[in-house]
Amino acid sequence: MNTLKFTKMHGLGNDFLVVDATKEPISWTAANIQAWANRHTGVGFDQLLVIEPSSNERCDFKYRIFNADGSEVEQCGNGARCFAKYVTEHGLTDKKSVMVETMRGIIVLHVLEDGQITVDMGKPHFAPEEIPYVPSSPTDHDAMAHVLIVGTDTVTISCVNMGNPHAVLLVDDIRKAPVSVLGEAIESHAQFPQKVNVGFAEIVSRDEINLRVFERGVGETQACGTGACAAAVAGIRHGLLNQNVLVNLPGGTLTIQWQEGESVLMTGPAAEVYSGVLTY
Ligand SMILES: N[C@@H](CCC[C@H](N)C(=O)O)C(=O)O
Repeated sequence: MNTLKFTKMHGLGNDFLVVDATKEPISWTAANIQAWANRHTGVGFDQLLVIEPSSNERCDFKYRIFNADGSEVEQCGNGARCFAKYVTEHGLTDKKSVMVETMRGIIVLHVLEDGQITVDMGKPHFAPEEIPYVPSSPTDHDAMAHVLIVGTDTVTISCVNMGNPHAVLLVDDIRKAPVSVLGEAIESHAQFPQKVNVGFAEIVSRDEINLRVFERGVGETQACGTGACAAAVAGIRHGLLNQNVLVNLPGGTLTIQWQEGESVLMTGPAAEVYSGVLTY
């Protein structure tokens, strides 16, 4: 019988099982993750976050992320803020700015005086092969307006890679957006060979959007940090938003800052809920 010490955390309701594997490696299977993530028979969470030592001398830690379905993924923005809170409050570092290795490059986490955390999420990428996205035709080359046939519907999507893949749809009213049906159909669409996170964004003003995200490997979540970055970047590229954007998600609000050619900065809270031990 194995035991696993964990801490339950969340960023605006996007919830996590955080595991410290800095002292000794921990092993599990995808089936273990699915069982722990189950909201009726397990702890319940959207992602498992694992803190490991980094072999990159520039980095303080390595950050690994697993979706509730057991798949390992490249990036998680809300998780990055929880990661920063965990390593600074559990004595793993005394730094207030932490460099972290992820599957897709390095991100930098800054713990602010008021307890909020700003994450330098790196630069967004747009080329189809960087998403990855398979264009519908030779003329389907505008990253902000890819044309995708989904069943009997044709939808226009903006594709942004924030370390992980995102498709963003602009909608008039997120309350009426078909997030679960269309989100699921686009998530597993054959033109996204590694699947995709799907955001439904409503422009409120040049400084504010409302957003719901159907996350790859999870379903709709209360908040998605990389989804907020992708939607803000798409809105800015469309010329609809200024460089500082409030992103209202079902679980709360994030601030996203971006200008063309630069890294995306995401600021928001992180919360610890409780700690426990799992046996498996
Ligand atoms: N909740 C996240 C994103 C987690 C990973 C995502 N589901 C994927 O598969 O890429 C966030 O806050 O960014």
